[in-house]
Parts: sequence; structure tokens; C-alpha cells
Amino acid sequence: MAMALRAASRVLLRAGSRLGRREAVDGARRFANKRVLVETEGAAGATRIAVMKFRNPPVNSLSLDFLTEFVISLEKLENDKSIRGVILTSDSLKRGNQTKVAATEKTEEKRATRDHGGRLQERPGIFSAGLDLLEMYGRNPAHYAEYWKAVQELWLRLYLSSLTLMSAINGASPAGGCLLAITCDYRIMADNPKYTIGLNESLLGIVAPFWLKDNYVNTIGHRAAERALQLGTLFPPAEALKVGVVDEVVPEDQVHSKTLSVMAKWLAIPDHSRQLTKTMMRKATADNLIKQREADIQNFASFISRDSIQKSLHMYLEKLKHKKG
Ligand SMILES: CCCCCCCCCCCC/C=C/CC(=O)SCCNC(=O)CCNC(=O)[C@H](O)C(C)(C)COP(=O)(O)OP(=O)(O)OC[C@H]1O[C@@H](n2cnc3c(N)ncnc32)[C@H](O)[C@@H]1OP(=O)(O)O
Repeated sequence: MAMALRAASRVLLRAGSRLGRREAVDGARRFANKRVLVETEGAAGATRIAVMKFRNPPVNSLSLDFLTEFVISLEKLENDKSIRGVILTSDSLKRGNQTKVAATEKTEEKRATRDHGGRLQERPGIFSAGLDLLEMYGRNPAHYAEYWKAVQELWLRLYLSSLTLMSAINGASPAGGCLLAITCDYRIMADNPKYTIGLNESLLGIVAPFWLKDNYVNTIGHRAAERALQLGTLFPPAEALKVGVVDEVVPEDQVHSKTLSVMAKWLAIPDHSRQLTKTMMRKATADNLIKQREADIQNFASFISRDSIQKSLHMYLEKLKHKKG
């Protein structure tokens, strides 16, 4: 397993440097590639935590490039012995063909956008819109296989990470967005009813993979997962808290500070005992995928290539495109 992960990571690292994606390195305190910004907090020499900010406009979808850059960044953090905790969150996004409100405007208007008539529109934030639908639609089986391998890799890396992982969910988090969150050890969500979280695959005419289903069952229990998966339920914050998809809901402007304070409590636990406990709880679920990774890739590639599935994805994409009109 460790060897397989190391080999896959070497491939990703080579791909990353070939593409020259690293844009800026500022000592050990901040590094970035195009789609993931990593900032570290804490004094040099002391335990530090890192904040991984997604910035893949328009909706932080998990494109192949994003997945590659994400795994490279996570690997760098895993290899940095001073880092013990990582927070996953979304950087602010500019969306669609709307223009960003000028920075000089009132603070409460900064996160809004203007429509074509120049009216201010409050747009919900986005943690991540999940897997990139354009990676799963209209491509060839070899592409689907490559994409799915990268999705598996991301999930395995996060689910088995020895770091303490927390998600600060500052926006909508459907499907693959929820995947990112539920691999974490703790989830804090902004109290904004416009934000929803859950595995909505069934609404798209597709099916969550068994390992994501297992992760969901481990998080919210079998009966709740069975119902939520069939209905494709996207929970607003209060319901997400009730069912256990998230651990805490806090006012939007407190998500970051609250996550930092919860992280401090987790980091007070000795690493070796916490890590062994985490492995004990998660290994069987991860092993289930590891022992059949190749078969899972083939299943995905043939499932997603089906005419009926491509048709469902086409209809869903059209629905997204026309919902504004
Ligand atoms: C029986 C045998 C079984 C064998 C099983 C084998 C295994 C099979 C496994 C298959 C599993 C596949 C798993 C998939 C998991 C996923 O993650 S699927 C993706 C699910 N995501 C969504 O449903 C989210 C869709 N998006 C939204 O709901 C909204 O966009 C939003 C709430 C995130 C944001 O809304 P808003 O701010 O209003 O922006 P929009 O105008 O909607 O979007 C802007 C722009 O982005 C495009 N877009 C949105 N989401 C995605 C996405 N996920 N991927 C790619 N692109 C996306 C959207 O179309 C708009 O594009 P245009 O500006 O119109 O061009």
C-alpha cells in the first residue's frame, strides 16, 4: 500500500514539475500552485498548521489538474515534520460572466457580484462543486480511467492521512465536495442556509462508489446513509449537523477561528496514539478499495461510458447551464 502510494505520488510529482505549475514559494510559510494555495500558521520551529485553500474557479470542481495539484500539496505537508494539522477550505471565487464588485465598495458587498443589469446579487459561496462533470462527460474510456485513478488517490490520501485534517466548509459542498469534507477528522460548517452538503449522485443519474458510500456510512450511520444516498439529499447546515455530516455549525465569520481553536485541542493529543487510533478506525474501509483499485477503475470507466449515463450527465449539465435563464 505504502509503496503503491509512493509510486503514484512520484508520477504526480513528475507531472506537476513537467507542467511547471508551481507559481510561488515564500519560505516555508506559503506555497501555491495554480489551483491550491497553502498557508502555514504558527512560529518557525514550533508545531504549525496549514490551511489548504481551493481556488479552482468557477466552482472549485475537482478537475484532473486540481486533483494532481491537491495531492502534490498534501504530500509536501505530509513530508514537513513541523506540520501536524491541515485545514481544508475554499478561497473566495469569482463566478460566471458576472463582474466582481469593486473592492472600494462596502465590505458586505464585496462577496456579491453584479448581474448584467448592474444589480447586486448575493451569490452563495462554494466549498467545492464536487467531481468535474466535464471530466466524466464526452471523453474516452482511457480518460475516464485516468480521472478515476486520480479521484481514488485523493480519497485514499485524505482518508488515511496521518495529519489531523479539518474542513472549514464555507460554501456549497455537494458530492465530491462532501467527499473532501467527510474524509476529514472534523468538519465545521458556516451557518448559511444557502449552503448545502451531501452526496447527491442519485439526482444526476449516477451512483456513489462503494468506498465513498462506506465513508458516508462510517460518518452518519447505515440507515441515515441509506436514505440520504437514495434521495441524493443535500442538507442545509442545521440538518447536516443533526444527521452528523458535520460536527459543528458556526456563524460564517467564525468558521476559520473556530476551526483553529478545535485544531488546537486535537493537537494536544499525542500524535502517535491519535494516528494509531485513526488507522485502527479507517484501515478496513480503505483496504476495501486498495485491494480492488483496478477493478473499481474499470467499473467506473464502463459505467460512465454507458449511453444512458452520458445522457443523464448531459441533461444535468444543461440544467445547470439554463438554471439562470
Ligand atoms: C450499477 C453498477 C454501479 C457501478 C458503479 C461504478 C462507479 C460509478 C461511480 C460514478 C460516481 C461519480 C461520482 C460523482 C461525484 C460528483 O462529485 S458528481 C458532481 C456533483 N456536483 C454537483 O451536482 C454540483 C453541481 N453544481 C451546482 O449545484 C452549482 O453549480 C453550485 C451550487 C456548486 C454553484 O452554483 P452557482 O454559484 O449558481 O454556479 P453555477 O452557475 O451553477 O455554475 C457555474 C458554472 O460551473 C459549472 N459547474 C457547476 N458544477 C460543476 C461541476 N461539478 N463540474 C463541472 N462544472 C460545473 C456550471 O455548469 C456553470 O457553467 P457555465 O458558467 O454555465 O458554463
